[in-house]
Amino acid sequence: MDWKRSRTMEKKTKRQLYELIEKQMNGKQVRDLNLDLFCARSLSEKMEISRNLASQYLNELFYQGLLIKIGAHPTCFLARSKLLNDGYASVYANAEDLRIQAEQLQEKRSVFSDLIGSSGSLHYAIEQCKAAMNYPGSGLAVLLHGPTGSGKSLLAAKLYDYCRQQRLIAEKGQLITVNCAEYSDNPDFFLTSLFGYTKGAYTGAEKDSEGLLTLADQGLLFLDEIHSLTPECQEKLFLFMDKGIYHRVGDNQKWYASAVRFVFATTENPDQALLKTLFRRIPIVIQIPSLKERPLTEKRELIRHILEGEEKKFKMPVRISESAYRLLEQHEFRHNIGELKNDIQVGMAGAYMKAISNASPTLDLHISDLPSALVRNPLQNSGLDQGSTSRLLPLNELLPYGGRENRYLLFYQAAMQNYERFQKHELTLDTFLATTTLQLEQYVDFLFFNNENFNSPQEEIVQSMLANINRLLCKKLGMPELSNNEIKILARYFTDLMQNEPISLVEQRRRSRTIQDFQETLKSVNAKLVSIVEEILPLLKTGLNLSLGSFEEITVTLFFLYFNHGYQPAPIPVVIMAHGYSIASGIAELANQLLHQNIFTAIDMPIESHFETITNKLKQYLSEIRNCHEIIVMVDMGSLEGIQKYIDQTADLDIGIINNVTTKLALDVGAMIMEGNSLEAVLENAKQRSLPNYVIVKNRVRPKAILTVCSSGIGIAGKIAALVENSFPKKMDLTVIPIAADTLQHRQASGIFDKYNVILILGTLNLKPQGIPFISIEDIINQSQSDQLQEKLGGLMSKQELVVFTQNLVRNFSLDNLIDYLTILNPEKIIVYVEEILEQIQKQLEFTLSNNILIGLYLHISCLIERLIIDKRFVYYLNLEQFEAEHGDFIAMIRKVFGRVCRAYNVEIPTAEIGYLYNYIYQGESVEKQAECVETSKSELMESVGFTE
Ligand SMILES: Nc1ncnc2c1ncn2[C@@H]1O[C@H](COP(=O)(O)OP(=O)(O)OP(=O)(O)O)[C@@H](O)[C@H]1O
Repeated sequence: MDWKRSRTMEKKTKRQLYELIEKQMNGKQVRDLNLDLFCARSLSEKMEISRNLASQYLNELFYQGLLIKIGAHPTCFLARSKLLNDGYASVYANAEDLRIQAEQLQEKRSVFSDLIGSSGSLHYAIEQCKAAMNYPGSGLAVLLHGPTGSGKSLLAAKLYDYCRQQRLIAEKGQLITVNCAEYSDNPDFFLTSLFGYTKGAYTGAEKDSEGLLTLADQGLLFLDEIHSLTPECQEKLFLFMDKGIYHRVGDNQKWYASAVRFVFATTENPDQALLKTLFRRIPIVIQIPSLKERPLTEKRELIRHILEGEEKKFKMPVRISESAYRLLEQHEFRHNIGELKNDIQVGMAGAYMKAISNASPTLDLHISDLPSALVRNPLQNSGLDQGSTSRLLPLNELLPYGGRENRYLLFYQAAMQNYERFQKHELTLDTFLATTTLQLEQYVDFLFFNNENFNSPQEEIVQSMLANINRLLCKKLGMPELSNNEIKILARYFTDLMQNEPISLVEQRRRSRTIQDFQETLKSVNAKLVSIVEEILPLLKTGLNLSLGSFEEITVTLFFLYFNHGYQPAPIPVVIMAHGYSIASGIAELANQLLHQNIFTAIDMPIESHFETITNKLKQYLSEIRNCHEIIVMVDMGSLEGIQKYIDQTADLDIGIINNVTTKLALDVGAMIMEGNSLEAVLENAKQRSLPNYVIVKNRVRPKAILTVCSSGIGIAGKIAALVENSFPKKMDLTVIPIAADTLQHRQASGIFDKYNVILILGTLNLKPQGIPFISIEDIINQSQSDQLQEKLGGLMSKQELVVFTQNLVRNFSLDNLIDYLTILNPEKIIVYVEEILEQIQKQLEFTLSNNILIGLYLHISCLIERLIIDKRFVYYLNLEQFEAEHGDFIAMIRKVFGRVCRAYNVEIPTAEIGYLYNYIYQGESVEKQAECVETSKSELMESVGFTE
C-alpha cells in the first residue's frame, strides 16, 4: 500500500474513533457517562483495531485538543465538542474530579442558552456583554443598539440573570427597568423618579422619597429608549455615572451614593441621539441585529420557540400549516421579533376559537388565522398555497434544515476558536491546521451524506457552475481538476452558505481583524493557493449573486487543502517536451506519481509535427500560466537557441530551459524544486548531475507594491492599507500589503522584497528597510512629503490624479478615522486617556516628542489598551531581562502614567509592552538594536536546536 493511501486510511480510522466517542456521549450528561466505555481497550474492541493503535490515535487526538483525558489506569478520553460548556480542563486526575467540575459548570450553565441565536448572530454581542459585566466594581456601562423588537430588553434581563448567577450582583440587588420614553414630556418627573426627592421639593411632595437609584443600588438599572431623555436629564445622569454620588431633588447639600450597573438601549443612532458627554461615559456599544439580518435557521428557530410558548400557554398541541410557516419565514417584519411574536399570538387566538368550536384536540394555525396585513402582501405570497389543504406540521417537524445544530456555524466557530488559540500560542501552526482540518472533515461528512438537506435545484445550478469553473480555471491556474465528489461537496457548501449568508456577513464584520490575521496565516502556509481562491470566488459571487466574505475565502482554501489540491504546490512548474507520441507524457506522469506532486506537464512532439506547431503549444501554455513567476522547460531537441527564440517575448516569467529529457533528470529536478531551491540552483544542480546545458530567459516583472506597517500589529496596518487603497483615484496596478512591524524583518527574509518591487512604505514606525522611502502618517496628515509621493507614484498616475489621491489620503488619514478601528472601546473616551498619558510621559522625560512619534503613539497606545482588554495576547520582547535591568526607571514611570487607565479597565501592562513603548519613543537607535537582537538571538536559537543556517 503506498504511503498516501495508508495516510488516508489512518485519517479515516482516527475520524471513526473520534465519532464513536462522540456517539457514545450523545445526549448524555457527564455524570451519566460510563467512563469504562471510553478507554483504549473498550474503544479498540468496538473498532476492531489493536489496543496500541487505538491508544496512539487517542493520544494524537488529545494533542490536537479534540479530546480530554481522565485518570491513568485506565485512561479515558471524552470529546471536547460534546461537553456542553467550554470551561473544562484538558486533563483530570480521576473521574471524581471531572464529575465535580461538571456539576460546577452545569450550575453555571449559560443563562443565555435559551436566547435564540446565542451561539449564532448574538454570540459576539453576548461575549461583549459578559466582558463588560465582569469588570470589577460595577462593570462597564453597556449600550444596546438595535431596531425595535430585536430583543434588547430581553438581553438586558438576561444580563441581570447572568450577574446574579456569577454573583456579580448581591442577593438584594434588583433589576430596575425604566422606559425613558414615558418621561420624554416630563423631564422633572424623570429626575425625581431617578434621584428621589425631599419633602417640599415640589408642590405635593409631602415627604422625602427614595429614587430608583436607591432601589437599584448593588443591582442593575436598565434604561430603555435612552435617546428620548432631554439633554438636561442626560447631563444629570452622566454626572452621577462619573462620580457615583448624587443629590435628591430639592436638596443640594446631602450626597447619596449608589453602586449601579448600567445597561442602556436605543433604537436611534447613538452618535446623534445621545449627548456627547453621556455617550463618552459608555465604553461599550453593542449592535443587536434586526430579524432580517439573522440567518434563516434562526428565524425558523424563533417561530418554533414562539409556538412552543403558545403550546405551553394553551396546554394543547400546536400544529402549523406548511403555507403559514413559509409565510412567517419569508415575511419581512419591520418590528422584528416583537412583531413576529404578536402576529403569531393573534393567529393562535383565532386558532383557539376554531379549536373550541370544532372540539379539536389540536390548535391548528392556518394562513387565514394570521393578521390580514401579513397575508395581503401579494409579492411575498405569490409562491404560497393559501388553501386550507396545506399540510399541517407538528412543532417537532419545524426544523427540516439540519435540526437545531447549524453545521456551518459550528465549523465557523470551531475554526475561529482554533485560530484564537493559535494566536495565543496554545497551538502550534501544524496542530492548528490539523485540528481545523478534522473539524472541516466533520462538516464535509455532513455536506456529503445529508442528502435530505440538499439535492435542491439550487444545488444543481451551483454544481454545474462549479464544474465549468473547474474545467476552465484549474488548467489555467495549474491546479489538478476537482473530482465529481469534491465538486458536489463544494456545491453543497455554497448552497449551505446561501442559508447562512446574513450571519456570515454580520459575524465577519465583527471579527474582521481576526479573520484578516487568519487569512495572512493561510497565506504563509500556501500563498499560491490563497491567490487561486481569490481568483475563483469573484466568479461564483457574480454567478450565484451571493455575498462572500473573507471567511469564505478561508473556508474554500481549507477545502482545497483538505482535498489535497495545491497543498505544497510546485513552486516552479516544469514542462517536458520530447519527440515521440507519448514520451513526454509518460515521463511527466511517472515523475508526478513518484514525487506525489503535480510538478510536470507534458507537450508530446510526434515526429511528423512541425517545430512551429510545437512551440506554439508551448507559447500558449506559458501565456496561460498564472500565479507563478518561474518555470522550467525540459526539451530533447538539442536546440536550446531555437526554442529560446520563440519564447523570448513571454512576459512576467523567468524561464529556465534544460537541453535534455530523461526520467532520472526529471526526478532530480522535481526533488530539488520540492526542497525549495531557487531556479538557478535547480538548473545548476541538474547540470552537475546529468551534464545538460541550460539557459535562463529572464522576463519576470516584479509587481509594484506599497507596504503599510504599524507596530500595533497587522490590524492597524491592514486598516492603513485599506485607507490607501480607498484613496486611489482609479484602479491601480499596484498592490498594497499590510505588514506588522515586528514581522518586517522576518518578511524580508521570506522574500517579500524579492517578490515585489516595493516602492514605498507607509506607516507609523520607520524601520528603514533596504533604503526604501518611508512616509509617516503624520507626514500625510501634514502633507509634508508630497514630493516623495509624487516622485514614487508619478509614473503611475497623471498629475491631476495625484492631486486627487493626496487629497483623499489627507481626508482618510485623520486620526479619528484610524482610531475608529477600535472595536470595543469608545474611541472618543480612550483618546482622552491617551492624551493624558502622552502629556505625562513628555513631562516625566523632560522632552517633547515629535509629532510623528506622537501620532504613532496615539494609535499604538489605544490599540494596546484594547488588545490588553480583549485578548491579552502574549507579547515577546527580545532580551527582556536586559531591558528590565537597564531601564527600571522608565518601566516604573510608564506604570505610573498608565495607572489611571489600567485601573479603569482593570488591565496590567506587561513589561514587554513597555519595551515596545521604549522603542517607539527612542525610535532610531532602539529599533536598530532590536533588529540586531532579532538576528543574534535567531542564530543562537538555531544553534541551540542543532540547526545551522
Ligand atoms: N433572541 C431571542 N430569542 C427568543 N425570543 C426573543 C429573542 N429576542 C427577542 N425575543 C422576544 O421578542 C420580543 C421583543 O423583544 P424585546 O422586547 O426584548 O425587543 P426590544 O428590542 O427591547 O424592543 P423595543 O425596542 O421595542 O423595546 C420579546 O417577546 C422577546 O421575548
